[in-house]
Amino acid sequence: MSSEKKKVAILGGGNMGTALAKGMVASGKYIPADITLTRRNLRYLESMEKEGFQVTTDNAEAVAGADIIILSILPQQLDNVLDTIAPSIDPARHLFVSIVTGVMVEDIVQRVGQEVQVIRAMPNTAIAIRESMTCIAGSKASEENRALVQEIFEAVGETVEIEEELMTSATALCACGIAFFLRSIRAATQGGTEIGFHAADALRMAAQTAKGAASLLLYFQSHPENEIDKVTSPKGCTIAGLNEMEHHGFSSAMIKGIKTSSLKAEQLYHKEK
Ligand SMILES: NC(=O)C1=CN([C@@H]2O[C@H](COP(=O)(O)OP(=O)(O)OC[C@H]3O[C@@H](n4cnc5c(N)ncnc54)[C@H](O)[C@@H]3O)[C@@H](O)[C@H]2O)C=CC1
Ligand SMILES: O=C(O)[C@@H]1CCC=N1
Repeated sequence: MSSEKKKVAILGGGNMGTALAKGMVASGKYIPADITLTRRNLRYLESMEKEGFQVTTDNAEAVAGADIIILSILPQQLDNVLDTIAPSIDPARHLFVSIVTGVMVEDIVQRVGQEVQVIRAMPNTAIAIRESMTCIAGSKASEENRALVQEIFEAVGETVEIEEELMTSATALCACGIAFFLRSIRAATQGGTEIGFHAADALRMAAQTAKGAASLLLYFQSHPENEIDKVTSPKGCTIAGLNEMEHHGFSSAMIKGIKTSSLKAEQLYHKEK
């Protein structure tokens, strides 16, 4: 059965849970009535309810009424939620998808039962506009279930299957990465304002330029340096600016930041215990 025909419960209707639900419906493949969102305070899900999504505070009830359960709570909230829903789990029916950072498939099955199928997915906030880069890992799950999960995340962006051991690296590069690229756009905006543009204009100009740069790589499937070579005229202003940035550690700062995020992602659940 295709994932479109399945009932979905998203446990944790926060930033990612609500963005995923909206992105799924925006794809035209899913309807709000088939998606249940849970949250401890339903006041924050009122607008989702108005859009036709099912909402409840009762995680066990949401699980009982669903085929696919998407775990979208914070790592420190996971154990409590798993313990609450454990009695309602039917391993023959339920497929679990966890987007919880730093939590292994093995951590979940140890808590709810080895026979439960669990697949990890690491999307980013661009699921809201169906432009996520979602990394998926779950080699122990059946081919059918892996296809179901791929179908969901392909409705909200691009997907790639990776080994689970690379999941924290994927978190740093692709999920945290949204913030890293946004900060670099903000920095460009600040530079643009200093050299003469109103902040709002500078932001629009910088954001469209960043979008163009990323699109060049995806469209031509080329390497950044190939595209950079086309911008840097001999003795020109681009290479002067670029080298100045590198003298101040531009690439090094990004690399070190990504490594630090990856290490932190690994500790988010296990260090809490
Ligand atoms: N924000 C991001 O860019 C990304 C986050 N993630 C992961 O996704 C998960 C969710 O992240 P966010 O949505 O950003 O966090 P969030 O804090 O916005 O959402 C978590 C939601 O779970 C709710 N919640 C807490 N306990 C609950 C319970 N017992 N029952 C039902 N709901 C409960 C909270 O009220 C909150 O609304 C985290 O594990 C995070 O590491 C993964 C990829 C990207
Ligand atoms: O900052 C965090 O911990 C979460 C996980 C990936 C993006 N945001």
